Amino acid sequence: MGRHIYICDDEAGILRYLQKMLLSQGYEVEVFSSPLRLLRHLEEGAAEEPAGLLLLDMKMPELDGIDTLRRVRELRPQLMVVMMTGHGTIDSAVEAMKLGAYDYLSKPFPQEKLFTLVRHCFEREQLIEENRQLRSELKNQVDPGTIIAESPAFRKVIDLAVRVAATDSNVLILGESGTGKEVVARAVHRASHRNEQRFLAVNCAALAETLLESQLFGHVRGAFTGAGQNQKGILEEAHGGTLFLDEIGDVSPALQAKLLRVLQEGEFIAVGATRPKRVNVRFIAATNKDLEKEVAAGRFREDLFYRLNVIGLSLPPLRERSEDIEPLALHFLSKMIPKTGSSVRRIDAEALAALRAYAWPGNVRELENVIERGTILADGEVMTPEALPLKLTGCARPPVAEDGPLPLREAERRQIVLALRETVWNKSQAAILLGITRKTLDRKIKEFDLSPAAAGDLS
Ligand SMILES: Nc1ncnc2c1ncn2[C@@H]1O[C@H](COP(=O)(O)OP(=O)(O)OP(=O)(O)O)[C@@H](O)[C@H]1O
Repeated sequence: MGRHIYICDDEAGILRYLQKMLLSQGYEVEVFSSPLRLLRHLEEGAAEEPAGLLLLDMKMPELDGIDTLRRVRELRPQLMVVMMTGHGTIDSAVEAMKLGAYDYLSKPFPQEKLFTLVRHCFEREQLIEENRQLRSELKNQVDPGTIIAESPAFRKVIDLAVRVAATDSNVLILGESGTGKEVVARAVHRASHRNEQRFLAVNCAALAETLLESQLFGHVRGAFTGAGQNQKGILEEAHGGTLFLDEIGDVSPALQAKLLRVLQEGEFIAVGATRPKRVNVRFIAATNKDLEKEVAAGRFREDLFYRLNVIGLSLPPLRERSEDIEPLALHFLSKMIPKTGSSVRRIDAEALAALRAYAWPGNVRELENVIERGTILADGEVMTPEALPLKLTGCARPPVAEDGPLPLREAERRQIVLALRETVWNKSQAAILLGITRKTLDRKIKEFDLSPAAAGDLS
């Protein structure tokens, strides 16, 4: 923080005195006996000079303190100004304050008063600066509700989610692990009339059956060992809002029956209680299981399935919406920067190509983890393929199944053909898959006499 003080006064004695006082306190001091020289200095000075503080005399023969102040405010609006009024006219002090002076000192002033005022000025400047930094940090933070949906496939899902939000019907979200089911559930809640109320989420697979029941429905005192007092369940907490039941496919048959009652009647019974309670909750359930198959196999109640599946949303896996990969990666990068304090600012073209070429079995969550790891491992401002896991940059695809070992040269030829076929002859991407440079790949293509027409030929 700048501790720079300009003093402008036509009386040489005062200038010397103030300079000595303030230097003794560790401030950097510059003195001007003429306001015109001060203005010239400010005019010529670089804008990046420390803002600091100006102690400005009110009465000077060359230019009046008020006129000097006006010019100073134009030249350096961030410079704090304290007026020194020798002749005690309160009117001009008030006028100076209106023009933006921070305070004034009536001459003669005791040394302590000067020190206190100067200290306050710098403390205030520091607070303003801290505030400014906080605001800009907040601005840079990514809104946690941001949903990236560039691909037509995912956009369709989001459009539908927003449209169904208004209906208040229960929603069932299907999709592989990490595809964004909770993100979509939150989007439905935000777009619904319940958005002023709570959105609560329960992972039904994370808890043992009895614990899940008591978490959902609550319990009364003495319901089981350790139940020292009545405890409200999540269902009651979510009253008026939305309850997201993640991994619904893992709920036991007994609990399925109890959930069905809530969905049908809006009623539930806390563990150990006798009288039912009523709630008004919208349910959004999600699973990565094939729930229809679970119904057919008798593991999931058909009536509960239909109650939940009033509206079904099916989230495509990330490998089927490659247009989302790059924007998601950049989104996660900007989210990670404040979190990890990383200096990475961009992802280079080669690393982006590797991200696009990968199959993402763990979907968006895996991509998020890869970017977080990358921001920690990357050196400098650019994330290169070296900061990505080997499975992305090495030969990621499984080798062709064979009965016995192949001669090495033939195995090499086949892997190259496989990579070229998989990437539809995008040589840069194929080189990434193979973990070799583009130049080496060109050489190998010549060597093996490969051409797009033969790319499908693995024999
Ligand atoms: N379209 C998206 N835009 C921005 N972030 C996303 C998007 N999809 C997923 N994410 C982020 O990816 C991570 C995984 O998403 P989410 O938890 O919603 O997946 P899920 O399908 O519910 O996973 P699981 O099946 O394991 O419960 C979260 O951190 C989420 O914020």
